[in-house]
Amino acid sequence: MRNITMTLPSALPSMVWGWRELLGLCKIKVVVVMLVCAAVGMALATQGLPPLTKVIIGLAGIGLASCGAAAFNHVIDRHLDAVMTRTSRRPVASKRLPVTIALAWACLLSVAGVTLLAWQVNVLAAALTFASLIGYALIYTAFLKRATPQNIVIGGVAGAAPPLLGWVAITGQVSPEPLLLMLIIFAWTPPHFWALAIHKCDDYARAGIPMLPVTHGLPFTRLQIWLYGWLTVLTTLLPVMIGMSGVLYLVIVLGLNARFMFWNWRVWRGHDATAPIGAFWFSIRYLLGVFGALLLDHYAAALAW
Ligand code: HEM
Ligand SMILES: CC(C)=CCC/C(C)=C/CC/C(C)=C/COP(=O)(O)OP(=O)(O)O
Repeated sequence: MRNITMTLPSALPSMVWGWRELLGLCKIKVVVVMLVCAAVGMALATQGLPPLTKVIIGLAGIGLASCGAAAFNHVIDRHLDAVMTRTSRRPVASKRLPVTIALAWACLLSVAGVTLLAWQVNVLAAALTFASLIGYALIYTAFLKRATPQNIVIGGVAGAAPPLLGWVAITGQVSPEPLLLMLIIFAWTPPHFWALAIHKCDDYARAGIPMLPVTHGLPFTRLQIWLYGWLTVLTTLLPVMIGMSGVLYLVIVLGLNARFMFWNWRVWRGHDATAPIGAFWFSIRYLLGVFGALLLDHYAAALAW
């Protein structure tokens, strides 16, 4: 007993430190935004409020699996991450955390997430979440990222899945509406990522990763951001066109789209070296804004009834 009271306080800092390293593998901020998109998918799947237990367990399952996918990415990319300034301080890349522990953590999170969904939500939601996990952790990270500048376009399918996963968690089936929400994130991914890739182009070149600005140059990448930006704007209008969202959503997204395209235009013009990183950070607020507007419009319409 005396031993425990003496050793526990001294062991506490290293236990907290260990948890911080494990949480550092989870890309928590990215996963939180993904969960917001999944929650909007859940809300839009029903007229009223979706069942709270399904929402909580569904988000827990999708969140755990996404964190697991992110942890696999840290393990598989550790050598590339070590070369890039943005990522060199990551737990596995900097060798603060052993690969075996990170791998065990990635497996634990992934199995827990997918099992929870299969057991408490439904098998289709679990299967689609598992497919997204494989899509990001294996297909994107291990193959596409090293193979082609279209890596993030193809890999973007996995990142875009959360609204579909949320919808399926509630309804148990795939429908056109969540596929359309997925399309918004799919079109948004290139402007989101290539803006950062321009800002960190030297990093990617040093690591030998064939990101678009490295393989095709900055002017071509800036043009692609501008074009995919317009594609994103078009996809955000689709919910109104099919009658899923109304005027409130339209007004909000028109404002968001104007600002989004202003940033993309600044990137496309190429006169301002700070435009790409500004556009990257705005892209995140933009996506949250679009999904927030979908939610607001959905419940405003329900209240009006
Ligand atoms: C294949 C698709 C995607 C690629 C290649 C990509 C790439 C990136 C990269 C490289 C970063 C910087 C991360 C860092 O410095 O730690 C980042 C940040 C971020 N991404 Fe993405 N992303 C993708 C999809 C998504 C999706 C689908 C979402 C949300 C729905 C998202 C939300 C975010 C957020 C919130 C951040 C900021 C994280 C922070 O503040 O640390 N991304 N993304
Ligand atoms: C189940 C499910 C929905 C899975 C998706 C999981 C997930 C966390 C996707 C994140 C997308 C992302 C941040 C990609 C960047 O990877 P990168 O390797 O290009 O970026 P990095 O250099 O910052 O690691």
